Amino acid sequence: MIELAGLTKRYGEKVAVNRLTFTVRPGVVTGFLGPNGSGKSTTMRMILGLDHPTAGDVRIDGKHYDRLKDPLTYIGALLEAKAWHGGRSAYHHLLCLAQSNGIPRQRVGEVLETVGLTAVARKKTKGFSLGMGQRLGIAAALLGDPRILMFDEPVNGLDPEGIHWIRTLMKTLAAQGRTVFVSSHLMSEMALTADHLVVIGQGRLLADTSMADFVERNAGSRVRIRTPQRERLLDVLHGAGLTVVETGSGAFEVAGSAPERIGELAAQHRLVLHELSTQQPSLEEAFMRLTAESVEYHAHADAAAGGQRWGDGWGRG
Ligand SMILES: Nc1ncnc2c1ncn2[C@@H]1O[C@H](COP(=O)(O)OP(=O)(O)OP(=O)(O)O)[C@@H](O)[C@H]1O
Repeated sequence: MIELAGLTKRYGEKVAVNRLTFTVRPGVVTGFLGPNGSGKSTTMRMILGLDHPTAGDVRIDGKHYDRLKDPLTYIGALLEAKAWHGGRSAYHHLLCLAQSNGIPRQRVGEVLETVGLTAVARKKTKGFSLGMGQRLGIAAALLGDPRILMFDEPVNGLDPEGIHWIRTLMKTLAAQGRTVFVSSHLMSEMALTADHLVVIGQGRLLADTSMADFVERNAGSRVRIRTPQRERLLDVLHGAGLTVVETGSGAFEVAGSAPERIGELAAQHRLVLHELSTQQPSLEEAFMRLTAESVEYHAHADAAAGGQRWGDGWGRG
């Protein structure tokens, strides 16, 4: 379990993380979302004791990171790709980490097998592809067999096979009862991987809820309709006080009404329907709606302060 209480980080005037309070629980994959610069990496660095909070507190299974004996056996993390010595082999890189963390040598072979790097274990890592590098970073995170795992943008730059592999791994780790905390900008991928979401904007907590609840609350489902009697059905729907949105290709959508009600209204007026389907909103839509406000505020505040706007500074030496 990871517990944050009022966690705050300032860099001069800039408040990168602003009184964050939430708990990352075991047994599920928790996604960590936020627009660029919202404070995700800073938060993760504070969890690992790499940055010191200006205020507040963060605990790993009840303890501060720097109080953990052999921390890799409590929490494993992937923060940045290729953060290792390129002249070493994958095997030696992991062996050094194991030896300095009181981890038995046999774990090196085990984690290399888990991440599929056994065949290249003795090769120098500087020749590794991005995907192999991510696998090695994940092997290091798994080395101490920790109960808590944290991954910052683990699928960045990976091919579909690599992305699928990481997704499966995270779900497996959570199913084993571990705590899995992962950030990503790839909404479609996050929608497939995470059960729970923590969303931040400008360093502040915007949501801490299940994936299903987050999407429903922030986007809401809609009903898609196609009919050859378009004008008459529009009159009926407007007459019933429903808001209709055109979606192109002759279809339209209604929010805030069950398909049953629309079907019954059409039947009462003897109107033909060619389609009546519930549209599940995407995580991306929900995320964009929730964070748009904080991004807009940011843009306005910058403009008001005479700060940098889109395109400023382009072409200057
Ligand atoms: N060492 C630092 N010194 C000054 N400002 C910093 C420092 N590290 C981060 N910041 C600022 O703090 C804010 C949060 O940055 P952070 O990297 O944590 O965001 P993020 O959510 O991880 O962004 P991204 O999605 O782009 O990776 C940003 O405005 C960033 O410029």
